[in-house]
Amino acid sequence: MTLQLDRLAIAHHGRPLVALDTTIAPGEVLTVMGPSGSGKSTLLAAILGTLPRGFTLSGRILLNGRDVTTLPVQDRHIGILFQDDVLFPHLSVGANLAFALPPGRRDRAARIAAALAEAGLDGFQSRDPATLSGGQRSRVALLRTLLAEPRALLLDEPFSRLDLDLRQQIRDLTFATARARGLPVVLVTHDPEDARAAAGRIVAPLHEA
Ligand SMILES: Nc1ncnc2c1ncn2[C@@H]1O[C@H](COP(=O)(O)OP(=O)(O)OP(=O)(O)O)[C@@H](O)[C@H]1O
Repeated sequence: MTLQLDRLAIAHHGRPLVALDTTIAPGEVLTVMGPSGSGKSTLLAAILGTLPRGFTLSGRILLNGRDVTTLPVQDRHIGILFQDDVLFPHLSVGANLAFALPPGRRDRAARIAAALAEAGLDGFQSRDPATLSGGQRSRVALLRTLLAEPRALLLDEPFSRLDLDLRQQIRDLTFATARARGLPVVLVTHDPEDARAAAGRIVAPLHEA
């Protein structure tokens, strides 16, 4: 999959906030850095299809050549991970993951079991989220996003609450999975170490060519 931002420009009440014209290749991570309020989350919202009122968008967003600019969020099939991704506390890990899968699929249980095993969480289906460590919770959140089979992955500082070791682990797992699946990734971060690990281009939201 490729994600193309074709002369994408976003303004907030007339003030230019985002300007990007770039293509993100399969497995590539584009890192977006910039001061607080500079439009990083706004850029992700635009790609995802959840841009709030008051923002105007011009240009196009294409996934594998298909224009998705005006599609509703549920039809874009783009995955996102946030800093504070929460699991439903009253549901088991397995039930949390089941939310990502289309209903009625007969192989749901098998797919959940395989995904958990692959992430080093073999047999965690019936666990209560409250009993998981921070790293295990992050893995489940990542799995939940990936089980929906997104066509691109957006990361809004998802590693920033984790301590150093864990941060590195989850970050490596996320980038490796994106590479293995050929998913284009847009990473928003304040952390130069995240940017270094992403090993790709770094842009500001307002990137005047
Ligand atoms: N839902 C909203 N309604 C109105 N204004 C908003 C909304 N979301 C963001 N903004 C405004 O848009 C501008 C860009 O915000 P955005 O959250 O994209 O910045 P950011 O670079 O992600 O900041 P941070 O690093 O602090 O998360 C800010 O001026 C912000 O106040």
